[in-house]
Amino acid sequence: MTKQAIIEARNLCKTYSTGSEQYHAIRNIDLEIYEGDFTVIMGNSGSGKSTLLYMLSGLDALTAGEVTYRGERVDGYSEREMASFRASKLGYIYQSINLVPDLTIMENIALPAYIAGGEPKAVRHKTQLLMEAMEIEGQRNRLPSQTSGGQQQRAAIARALVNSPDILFADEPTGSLNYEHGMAILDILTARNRQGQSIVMVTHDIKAACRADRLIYIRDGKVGGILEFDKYDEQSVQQRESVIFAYVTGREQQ
Ligand SMILES: Nc1ncnc2c1ncn2[C@@H]1O[C@H](COP(=O)(O)OP(=O)(O)OP(=O)(O)O)[C@@H](O)[C@H]1O
Repeated sequence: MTKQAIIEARNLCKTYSTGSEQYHAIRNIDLEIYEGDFTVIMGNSGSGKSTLLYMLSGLDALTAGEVTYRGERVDGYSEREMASFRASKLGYIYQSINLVPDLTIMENIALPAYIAGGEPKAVRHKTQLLMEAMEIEGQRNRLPSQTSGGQQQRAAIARALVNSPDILFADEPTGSLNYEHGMAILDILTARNRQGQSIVMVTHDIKAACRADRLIYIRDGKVGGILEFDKYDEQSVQQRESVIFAYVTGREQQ
């Protein structure tokens, strides 16, 4: 079956200017993100992973290049158009969980749906289903500070899913969690992906990268290589881990 590209990036460039110095963080990247894929972006610290994710997801302006979303150019959107595009089509999970401290877990999850103009009854229903799916129903009336890191990250995933995004972007979503909570989050993301959710995740962790169907390796602001896996190939985690490890090590030595 031919995969459909949701996002196409052409000649992406990002240059940061600090005083008189310029730093070319992303250099002429061309790539596609495919519908239904669990895409992972890997690379060394400072290679440009987060910058690329932010450019693909409309959170950061391009210095040059084009981004099309289902064939429509979005890089020229005004701030207002971009905000509405992001709210209706994209979901975000960050390393720092960023829940609103004064709102309960339930209110945090529902917030983007209300901002998008959701009807209260429908929002309550969607929020309820997501809390059940993320197994945080019991935490609904607690403030984030009264819950564990893993529960907070599950609430953040529920919040990212509340508007049924076409693509879920995740920047090191397990970075602030212990091993057990991190694996639980990856299991949730994998399960969602199996149900059809497209995911783009930045990670430096090979265990997390094992969840990828498609691994985009970034080196010095360029695509250093792409590795593809069959989602339904029951290759053991250790096997996949050693394939990725060998690939990444090989790319760094080239
Ligand atoms: N606002 C900024 N101003 C100047 N330079 C920046 C800025 N943001 C990022 N950079 C630089 O751009 C490069 C890419 O940064 P980026 O955060 O995308 O890397 P990364 O691969 O995600 O790194 P890490 O794995 O350490 O999070 C780095 O060298 C970084 O120092």
